[in-house]
Amino acid sequence: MMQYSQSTALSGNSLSLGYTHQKVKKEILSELDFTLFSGELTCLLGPNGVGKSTLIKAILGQIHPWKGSIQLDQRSIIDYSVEELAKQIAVVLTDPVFPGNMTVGQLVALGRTPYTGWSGKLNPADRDIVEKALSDTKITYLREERLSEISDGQRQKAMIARALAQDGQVMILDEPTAHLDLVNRFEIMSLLREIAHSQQKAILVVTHDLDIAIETADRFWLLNCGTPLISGKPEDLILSSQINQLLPSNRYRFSLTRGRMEAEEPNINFEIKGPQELVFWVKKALIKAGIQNLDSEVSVSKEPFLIRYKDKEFCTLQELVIFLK
Ligand SMILES: Nc1ncnc2c1ncn2[C@@H]1O[C@H](COP(=O)(O)OP(=O)(O)OP(=O)(O)O)[C@@H](O)[C@H]1O
Repeated sequence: MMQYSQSTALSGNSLSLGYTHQKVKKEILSELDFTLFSGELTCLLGPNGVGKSTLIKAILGQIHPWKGSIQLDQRSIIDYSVEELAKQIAVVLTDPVFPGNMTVGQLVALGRTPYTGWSGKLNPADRDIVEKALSDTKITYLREERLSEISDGQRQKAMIARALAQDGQVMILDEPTAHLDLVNRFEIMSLLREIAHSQQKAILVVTHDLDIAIETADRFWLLNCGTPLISGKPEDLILSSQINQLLPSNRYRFSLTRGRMEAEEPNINFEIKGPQELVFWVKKALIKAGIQNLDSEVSVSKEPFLIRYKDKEFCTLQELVIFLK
């Protein structure tokens, strides 16, 4: 089989991580192997409490592995000083705390702190990098705006611009789309992929947003309790059914045709006739209403939208469901 090579930004080998409280050790992740590639947007997905933030803390050098190591440029993360690491890895956390009266420009300039020290004095090269970060995230127009006076989506772009100004090869974001609407979630993730591709950065995003991640990520890392980390192209993981690792219960499954998680269908004893896309929604509404048995066929037509059951006609599914219940 043909082998393709990609440039490794960061890797973990036989990594075990955990916490110790009052001499009691609690292992969270064990024997993890992974590679984060440059030029890719990687999404880390897994159920609540599986250890995603714990893994991020280890990558940021905030907790030390119990076993194994994380390598950045062939050097263990724990051998880097805080300043050295800040030049290599930029991080955007879920709920960043910055004063609301700080302007977007000032926030992005903070990304240069690892180079300027806390004096924050920017030289012309630093200023160019800040400008480029603003322009790459398409928020130059917000430079003078205060953080308290912009939207959540704009603030998240400003946080990404700050991370970009840090100019490291790796960017890590913990749920960057958590508070955003659908359009902004899509926009932020698309922006991150664009940056990964155009600047050859390795970008790792922790997210629970499977739909958007499928649309935008180059690679998934799937983390589940007690199993090795699964890494691969989202489409490969979907086609091989490994994506179902995200669903510990067999009440849900990933629909290959619709590209999303769905509740496992109960046994139904009715037939619906009509255009496929309409039949899909009629069936969904009936199942959700707990209707599994009907003694006659339902037919549905479009233009005008009409549902027929026995000798009755209904203009909405609401009317049909009320009649059947
Ligand atoms: N500082 C800590 N001390 C002890 N245990 C901790 C600590 N931080 C996290 N844990 C435990 O480690 C486990 C994994 O937590 P972690 O926050 O890494 O999960 P997660 O996958 O990021 O979850 P979520 O999706 O809910 O953010 C949990 O059982 C949690 O209680």
